[in-house]
Amino acid sequence: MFIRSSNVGYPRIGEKREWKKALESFWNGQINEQQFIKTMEHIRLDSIRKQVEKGIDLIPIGDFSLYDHMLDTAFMFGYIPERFQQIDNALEQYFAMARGTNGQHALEMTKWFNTNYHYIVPEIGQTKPRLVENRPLKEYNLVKETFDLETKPVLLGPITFLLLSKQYERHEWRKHLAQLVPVYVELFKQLSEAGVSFVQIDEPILVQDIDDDIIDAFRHVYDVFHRDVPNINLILQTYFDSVSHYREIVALPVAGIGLDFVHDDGENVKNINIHGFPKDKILVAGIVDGRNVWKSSLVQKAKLLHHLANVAEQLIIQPSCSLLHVPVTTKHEHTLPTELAGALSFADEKLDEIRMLTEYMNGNVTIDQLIKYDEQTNSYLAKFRKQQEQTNDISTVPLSRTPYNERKKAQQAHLQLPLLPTTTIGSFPQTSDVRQARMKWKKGEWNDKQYKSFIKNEIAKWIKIQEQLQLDVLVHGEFERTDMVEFFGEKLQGMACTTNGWVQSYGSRCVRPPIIFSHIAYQQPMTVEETVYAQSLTNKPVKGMLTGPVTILNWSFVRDDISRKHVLMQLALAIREEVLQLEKEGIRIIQVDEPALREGLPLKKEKHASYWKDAVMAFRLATSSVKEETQIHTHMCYSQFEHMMHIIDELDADVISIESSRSHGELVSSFETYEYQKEIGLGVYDIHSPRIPTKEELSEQIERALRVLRPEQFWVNPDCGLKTRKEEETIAALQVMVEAAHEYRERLLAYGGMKSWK
Ligand SMILES: Nc1nc2c(c(=O)[nH]1)N[C@@H](CNc1ccc(C(=O)N[C@@H](CCC(=O)N[C@@H](CCC(=O)N[C@@H](CCC(=O)O)C(=O)O)C(=O)O)C(=O)O)cc1)CN2
Ligand code: MET
Ligand SMILES: [Zn+2]
Repeated sequence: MFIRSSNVGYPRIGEKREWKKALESFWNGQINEQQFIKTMEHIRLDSIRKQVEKGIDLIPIGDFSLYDHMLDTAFMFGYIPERFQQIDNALEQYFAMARGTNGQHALEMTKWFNTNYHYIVPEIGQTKPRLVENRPLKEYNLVKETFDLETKPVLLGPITFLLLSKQYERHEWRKHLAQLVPVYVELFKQLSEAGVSFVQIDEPILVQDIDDDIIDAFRHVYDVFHRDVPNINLILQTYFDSVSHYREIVALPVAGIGLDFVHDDGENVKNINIHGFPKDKILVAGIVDGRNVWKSSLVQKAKLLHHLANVAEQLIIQPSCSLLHVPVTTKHEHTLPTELAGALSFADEKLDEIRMLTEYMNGNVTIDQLIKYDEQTNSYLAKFRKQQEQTNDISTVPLSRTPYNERKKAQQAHLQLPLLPTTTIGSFPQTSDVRQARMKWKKGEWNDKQYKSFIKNEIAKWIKIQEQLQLDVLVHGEFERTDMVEFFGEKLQGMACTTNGWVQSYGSRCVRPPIIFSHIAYQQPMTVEETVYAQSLTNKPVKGMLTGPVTILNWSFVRDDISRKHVLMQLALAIREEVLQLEKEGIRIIQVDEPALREGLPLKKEKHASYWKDAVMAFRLATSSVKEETQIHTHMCYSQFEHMMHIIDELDADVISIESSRSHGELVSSFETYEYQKEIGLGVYDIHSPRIPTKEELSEQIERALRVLRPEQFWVNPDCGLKTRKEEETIAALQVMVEAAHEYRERLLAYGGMKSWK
């Protein structure tokens, strides 16, 4: 059997984030549309060229995007919400949907499965879909002309697309699907006529717990595709876990089935062993981890491949998912310890692994070569394994606090906050001044003292601004942090940070997830100096600002040979140390952010309970050792929180702020059925859009929340941190927010006073 190599998707951002720079220059008006399109084409073709050079047989196209692939799909099929329809220029319209404009709010953004990638949630409405533009075809032709190369168009499948979209009645989803299927058929026909042979159609929804109706829809849709475009070889692609209905899925009339053999807990292989794999289909095997950065053990992978080659008649080897979730290349990492760098494999190096495994299976590479490849990684990982496996004794660390009602009184006596207190989520604008200052310091042009004094000036400036705005609980602004996770990664022992390991998070925004390589240990105070300095400038309370253990874990690359729970508890203990340091230095409100709490939830329900148990325990471990008068806050964003009120409750934070404005009333309505007792701020405006909200809108948001929450438990705050906004936008928006809160506060007081509620 001849075995081929393939890729599922390649990072969009370019080796040095050229993509991000082009987008932002275009948005800022520094380059025009033509220059922008040219630059983007260049980045795309460069990625294709690289994959050609790496010897990948099936190179994906259409995986590239100017913002996000869900948005692309919606756009391509004409799902343009009414409020954007009068925009003539297509590109302008596209970005308006993604980012909003002064008059139009953006589409919602949420997490892509259990990753830190965010997609734009299409609004289906009453739109009848049509093929506005065959993007994959255009791309296919361009690449064919440029490189004389056959490629594999990648599309999001109609079922996943619809199920992840919103603004339609769920019971009518089959009607919308029926409208969409012929549009896909038309698209496939055009591809087929142009000479396309393989098409990858992503249906990751198949790894979730789906019901019979969805399975039935799969049967129907793929029958139609098979009937109407028999010449196209469809690869039905799944990733992030095992498929839930293995037998039904491998029976679908497609050419190949793409399975994830890395994040499936062994279930996909188990199913193959029990039920076999159809002789007439290609097994498209996701072998190399597309979501983590460690070199593969090629010997182990080879064993698995031999097994799969025995079961299937045809085999393709590829990463477990799109390489969108890992950095581009290790080539530009010069500051990591050599040994660690030698154990890492980013997108480009993963493709080399794919190639090597394929060559091995085809008899062109020997097992000795694989053994040699593995030696270095193994010796490195083994060295730290012992250290990381050390356990900390947590039996004496408190996991609960004084009962809520008691500590609430102590906190109120101490803090004396007004009704509907106003606050922000932590970060203030990371302006180019701030980033340049940090760059100068990192390059050694500035010494520590210069950099520190710059940061202190920023803090002082923003304490003043917050006082002028009359916010009630202030923050220091997080100017010293590149990123809320990376910052702690730099300070904690056992974690390493890259210089160029960027991964797209949403739109043009990227993160460099730190790498947890060894035992996590607290070394010294990380946030005390800045927080205490900020507090020294004001009589209002300043919130200490930390990132929680679950979020640090989920937003880092973690070793895959040590239990995640083990690492989580090490992180929790380290954050606990910092909480106690802040408290000792007189900080009375401490926020421990957990925006990634929901994101890390496994895709399969059977794994939920144990995830929640560990996550709650870690948060409580980190936050339960404080005195009763110390107020613990937490913050969450970018996820669907509707069904997790009980978990939020169990965290036992005194105050939680949750993002809610983009999803409008959906979160609020969960309080109709769940009686939440503690304090809560439902974000009153979207911080992703440059647009300044009006007072009326904000009052409406407050009013809506107060229909289900008691006034004395409600806080007024934005959706999330303000680091991506401009200074003037931030101040203008906060001013409106505070005014709206004050007006509401007065109305409530005039109405009967707080007494009746207390
Ligand atoms: N890890 C993580 N995940 C998260 C979030 C988060 O905050 N962190 N928030 C949610 C949404 N995601 C976000 C992800 C990234 C950014 C973001 O602002 N990223 C920045 C990069 C931040 C950063 O680390 N910057 C560095 C590097 C700066 C840099 O690019 N320097 C320039 C020079 C400076 C300049 O002129 O800008 C250069 O090297 O060329 C710094 O501050 O020091 C970006 O893409 O622009 C925001 C939200 C969910 N997931
Ligand atoms: C993604 S959650 C962000 C929380 C953090 N404290 C900030 O304000 O940026
Ligand atoms: Zn947030």
